[in-house]
Amino acid sequence: MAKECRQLLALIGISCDDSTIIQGITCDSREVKQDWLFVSLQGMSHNGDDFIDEVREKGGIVITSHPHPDCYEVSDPQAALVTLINDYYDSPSDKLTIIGVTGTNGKTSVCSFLSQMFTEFGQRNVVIGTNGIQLDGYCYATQNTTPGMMVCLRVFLEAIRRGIHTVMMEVSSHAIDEGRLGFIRFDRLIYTNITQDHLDYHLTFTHYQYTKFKARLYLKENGRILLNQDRDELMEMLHLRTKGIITYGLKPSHVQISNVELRSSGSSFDIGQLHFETCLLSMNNVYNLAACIALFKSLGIHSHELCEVVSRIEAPAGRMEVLKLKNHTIWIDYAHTPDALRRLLEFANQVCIGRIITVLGCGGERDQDKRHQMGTIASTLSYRAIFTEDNSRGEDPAEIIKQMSVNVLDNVSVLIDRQKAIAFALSISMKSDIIIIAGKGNEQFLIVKEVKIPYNDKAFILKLTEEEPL
Ligand SMILES: CC(=O)N[C@H]1[C@@H](OP(=O)(O)OP(=O)(O)OC[C@H]2O[C@@H](n3ccc(=O)[nH]c3=O)[C@H](O)[C@@H]2O)O[C@H](CO)[C@@H](O)[C@@H]1O[C@H](C)C(=O)N[C@@H](C)C(=O)N[C@H](CCC(=O)O)C(=O)O
Ligand SMILES: Nc1ncnc2c1ncn2[C@@H]1O[C@H](COP(=O)(O)OP(=O)(O)OP(=O)(O)O)[C@@H](O)[C@H]1O
Repeated sequence: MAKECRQLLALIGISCDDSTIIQGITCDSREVKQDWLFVSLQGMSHNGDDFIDEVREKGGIVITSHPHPDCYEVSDPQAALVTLINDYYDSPSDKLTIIGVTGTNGKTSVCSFLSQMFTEFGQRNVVIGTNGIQLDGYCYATQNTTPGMMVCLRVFLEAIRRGIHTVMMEVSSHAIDEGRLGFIRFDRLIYTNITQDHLDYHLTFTHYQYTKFKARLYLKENGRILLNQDRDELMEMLHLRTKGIITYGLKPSHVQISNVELRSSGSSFDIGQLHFETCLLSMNNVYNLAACIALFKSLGIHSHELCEVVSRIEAPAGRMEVLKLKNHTIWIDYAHTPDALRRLLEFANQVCIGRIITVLGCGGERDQDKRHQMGTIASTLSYRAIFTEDNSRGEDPAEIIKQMSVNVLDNVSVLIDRQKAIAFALSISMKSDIIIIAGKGNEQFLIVKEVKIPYNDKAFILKLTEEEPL
């Protein structure tokens, strides 16, 4: 229904007699067209006010928090934007089942598992996350794990237009902190874990943890939180919110995991009377699957079909991905936090009959405190650790490796060039060994200085060995 400017502005406490029919609403000047409303927001690196002239030249109408000629003024532009979006676009969150997945590790895996499960149950769905936006077989790259509000809005509207009702989205702490969630309201919010990461941004773990907890404020009225009962750091949520929480875990939980068996070729476990078999590896993935099963149960789907559906779930690329070649077993995993790396290597030690050879780097211009921890973990839990580059950005990779090496054993080799490091790992490994290539997962690039050089660990290995996976 056509909406006049004066009707919309009345909703945010501005009275005017402008009867222009508004054609769209945005906080991004690049989207503005004739007769669009532009709400100017202050960001981390840009100020929306810097684009006022551009917006006005395109025929847009500006709302800002500072006095500006020919602009409307509000005290809280972010709140105003949410009100306007919900009115103009008819509360898009209400027309969708939106599942947020947050935590330090496991977001991409859980979203991928849920998406595969919904698809098996015949429900088309959208995934928004680190691997981009996946919608009806198309994948659109995004800059962020949790994109800005306008990108999410356009995705939601497109999903509604196509008759898709389910959205899974990864929720980063940055997005919560910067108010990027805006108008989004979740039906379910899954917390996988909170461990050290992003201290470059949050400075303290407590700030990081409580920022993650703030996502609860974006739940719909009857929304539910699902959390891993075995993670102590998540238990404080039980004090912040007392209703609508569903727990899963080995400890007494609403969705109780038991009889877990972890093998190098897959895992099995029980939940209640149901027995699950999966080709996915490690306890992490048992927890991730339990989160998905808890979610389906919370939506009223309890059936035995869940067992069959779970048995067909595949690992997303680069997340505990097993690459079996004639003479080598390689695990490619996105572990890039101390917790994820420790769990990965402990599991490898549990199931490997040979030696563990680990190739690892740490990202530049990101949480520096992770480096010595990850270096020590890799050295302690591997037969040989090979330290190498990983998205060094503006930093010197040799300096990053030096920081990784402060407390390591004498089983560490350094080969800055990632391809040489992987080639070395292959050259020293035997059939019974597991080579673990950690940190980059399925990334398709290596960031050196400002440049994104096309590169992928798996593609490089297949090219080097001239083999097809078995
Ligand atoms: C420091 C930081 O987090 N920055 C993010 C933030 O940028 P910002 O606040 O500076 O916003 P901005 O894009 O500069 O613009 C401010 C305002 O001006 C408007 N604008 C901007 C440009 C323009 O031409 N016209 C215009 O109107 C914008 O629409 C906005 O309303 O909001 C933008 C989207 O809304 C993000 O793309 C951007 O992410 C940058 C690129 C980034 O690297 N962020 C990282 C730290 C991040 O967010 N990472 C997490 C995941 C981390 C993980 O789990 O590994 C993520 O969710 O990706
Ligand atoms: N439930 C879990 N608990 C702890 N570690 C996990 C869990 N699930 C996955 N991991 C580890 O974390 C790594 C990253 O997994 P995934 O990409 O699913 O997480 P993410 O939260 O999406 O990370 P990012 O936001 O950085 O992309 C995996 O490769 C694995 O090593």
